[in-house]
Amino acid sequence: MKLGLLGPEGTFSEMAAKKWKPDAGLIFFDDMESAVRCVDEGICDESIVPVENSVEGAVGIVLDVLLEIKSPIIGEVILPVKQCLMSKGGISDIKVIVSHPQALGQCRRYIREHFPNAEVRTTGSTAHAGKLAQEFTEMAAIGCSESANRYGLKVLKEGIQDYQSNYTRFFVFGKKMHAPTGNDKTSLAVYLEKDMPGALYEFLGEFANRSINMTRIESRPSKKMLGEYWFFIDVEGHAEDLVLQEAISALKDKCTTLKVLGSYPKAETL
Ligand SMILES: O=C(O)C(=O)C[C@]1(C(=O)O)C=C[C@@H](O)C=C1
Repeated sequence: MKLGLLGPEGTFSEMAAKKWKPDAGLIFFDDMESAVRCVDEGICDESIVPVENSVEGAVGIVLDVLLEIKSPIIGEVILPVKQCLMSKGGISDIKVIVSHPQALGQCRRYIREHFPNAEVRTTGSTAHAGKLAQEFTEMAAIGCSESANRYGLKVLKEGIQDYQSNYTRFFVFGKKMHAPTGNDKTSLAVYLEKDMPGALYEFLGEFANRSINMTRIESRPSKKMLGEYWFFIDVEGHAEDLVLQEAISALKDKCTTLKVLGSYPKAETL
């Protein structure tokens, strides 16, 4: 079983992959987009990518590429994220701090308060930052402690994220829809072209009227014009459940495009 993810070794995505399938053969990609597309492209059987963080919010690139792929979401993994400051040198040597933008965003206040004069640079992943920091004593990386071990860095400080409760949710993509389990979620992408009063209200009413619990709503620009959006909606239930089937067919009349992104078992609650 080949499982695609963001690399190199030592990313939080790797921790999530091990939680999902400890024995899978991991295929590391340099960027998130390739990791999202790898199942569609026949390179991997499954892939796992971060989709939202409890502090920094959505991973925009994943939402955008989701609209273009055929592989359904077959699972979700929720990972507690503890950010570490790591370097070859000591705290007083640090002149440059590197990490993935999501990780830097999770530690914004810590960096400003403790390293107001440091140069902050982004990398493709937290592990990429760790790999880079191997080369320079004055560079510190932010990422997970596993990547410090992997790249021979010292963990100078653990748990530097601004909010101690920091979780990242990952989507798993696979080749075919997951069968209903009785404890599922369904993710939908909806494009409401008509900019008219109450359009979204009416739309969401189809869930409310059927007592379908919505667990998340997110918007992304349509990229066609300012003020037009795709909505990403997660609800409880499986797309094969009768009540959700009814809601989806009612919704199709109310929007321009509706894509069922997948139904999958809910992750364990934390
Ligand atoms: O760079 C990594 O380690 C990743 O797996 C990516 C990622 C993300 O983009 O959200 C995953 C979890 C953390 O929130 C920070 C970074």
